[in-house]
Amino acid sequence: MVTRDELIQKAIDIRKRAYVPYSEFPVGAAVLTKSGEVYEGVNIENAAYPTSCCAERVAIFKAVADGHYDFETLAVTADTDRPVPPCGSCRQVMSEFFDSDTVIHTTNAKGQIKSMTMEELLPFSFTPEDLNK
Ligand SMILES: O=c1ccn([C@H]2C[C@H](O)[C@@H](CO)O2)c(=O)[nH]1
Ligand SMILES: [Zn+2]
Repeated sequence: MVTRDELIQKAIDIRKRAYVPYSEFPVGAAVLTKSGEVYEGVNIENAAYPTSCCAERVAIFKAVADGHYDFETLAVTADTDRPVPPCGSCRQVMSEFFDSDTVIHTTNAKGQIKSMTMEELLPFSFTPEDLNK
């Protein structure tokens, strides 16, 4: 199982692959599955701007497409003044797959790390349980 710092380093390393011709704001993410695999993601933008996808969701969607639905933790990094806050869409996608006590590590190029639980990141979120299936 990779350590927190190894996962953060994978997010830092993958960030160079971001496809960001419009924002020029590269983001890297790495998610660790409960079975120990790491999936990395970068933000991928599009000339039709809203079609773009954040690094966190790319990492999670790659893992899900490979059959992983349970996650230990996620790390995300960008060159921001504070540890980069995941956007609302990514928080909602995380809440679908992460337990409320799953810890997410947000970081930046200065080496600052802010770790918080899924519940802290998106309190009172709409979850699959709310569908009463
Ligand atoms: O946590 C974040 C915040 C932003 N972005 C992307 C979306 C867009 O491509 C660019 C600027 O918002 O950064 C991410 O990938 N993750
Ligand atoms: Zn996002």
